[in-house]
Amino acid sequence: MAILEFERASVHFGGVRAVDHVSSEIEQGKITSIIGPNGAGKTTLFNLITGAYKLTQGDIRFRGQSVARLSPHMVHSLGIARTFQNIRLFSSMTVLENIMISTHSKLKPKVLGIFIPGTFKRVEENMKGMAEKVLVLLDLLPKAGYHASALSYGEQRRVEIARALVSDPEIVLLDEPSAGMNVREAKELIKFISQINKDLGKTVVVIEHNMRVVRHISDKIIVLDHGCKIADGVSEEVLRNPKVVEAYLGHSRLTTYAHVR
Ligand SMILES: Nc1ncnc2c1ncn2[C@@H]1O[C@H](COP(=O)(O)OP(=O)(O)OP(=O)(O)O)[C@@H](O)[C@H]1O
Repeated sequence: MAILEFERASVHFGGVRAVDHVSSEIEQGKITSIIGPNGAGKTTLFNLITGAYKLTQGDIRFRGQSVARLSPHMVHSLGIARTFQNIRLFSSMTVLENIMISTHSKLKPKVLGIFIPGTFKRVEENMKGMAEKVLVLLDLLPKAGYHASALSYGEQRRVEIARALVSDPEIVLLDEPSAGMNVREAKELIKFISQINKDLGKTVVVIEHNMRVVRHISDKIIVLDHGCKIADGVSEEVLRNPKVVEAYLGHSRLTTYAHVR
């Protein structure tokens, strides 16, 4: 079942068609990778899903409801969380504090909740339970009290993922989670993403340049080039698609992409 649908989703910045009539679906409970050369429109698509950018045309629906006019805060409260390409941790705060900061909005008691005894405490307990679960799953529990600045790059990326997960979203959007990781860290990432999907039951959408990661994790791949969708479908079939190979070979990061073949 499709949990997220794009219908001719488009956003133009002046003459730049950053995302251009993209139609596709994200299946609930699956891992979908969004790939494409630099500037293809991948992060812009995440920005459209999460309300950071507004569509010029088309629609994006979550569980059948348009999210096109919602603020990032509202999209997040519906159950869509994300990480960013650039690490955005508070370096002088601990891992646990960095993770719990994203629960702040959920901890604000809702208007009626104020009148129900124990509501606030119950929500807080659930959040703490979820924080512990994700710290264990992402192998961060021993580092919970460390300052973010004391962690390796790979660990910092995992803290970002943990922060996205702690609000217990239905969908988690990961923007280049393997960027800057060494081979060992990228291998571990494959395991962590699979666990997020299987053990926590999350629908995962990943923007990724590392084809080893893409091959291992993806149930489906969507390929963008110059803002347009040029292919989507199951992993190997998409990576063998001549249009996809051509799109990568036409770009300068050839060495990174050569193994797409
Ligand atoms: N706010 C904006 N204003 C103007 N142009 C933008 C804006 N956001 C994105 N773009 C342009 O849209 C295009 C797609 O950018 P985007 O960051 O989505 O690409 P990408 O596929 O994520 O690339 P990369 O793999 O390098 O991160 C680029 O030409 C970019 O310069």
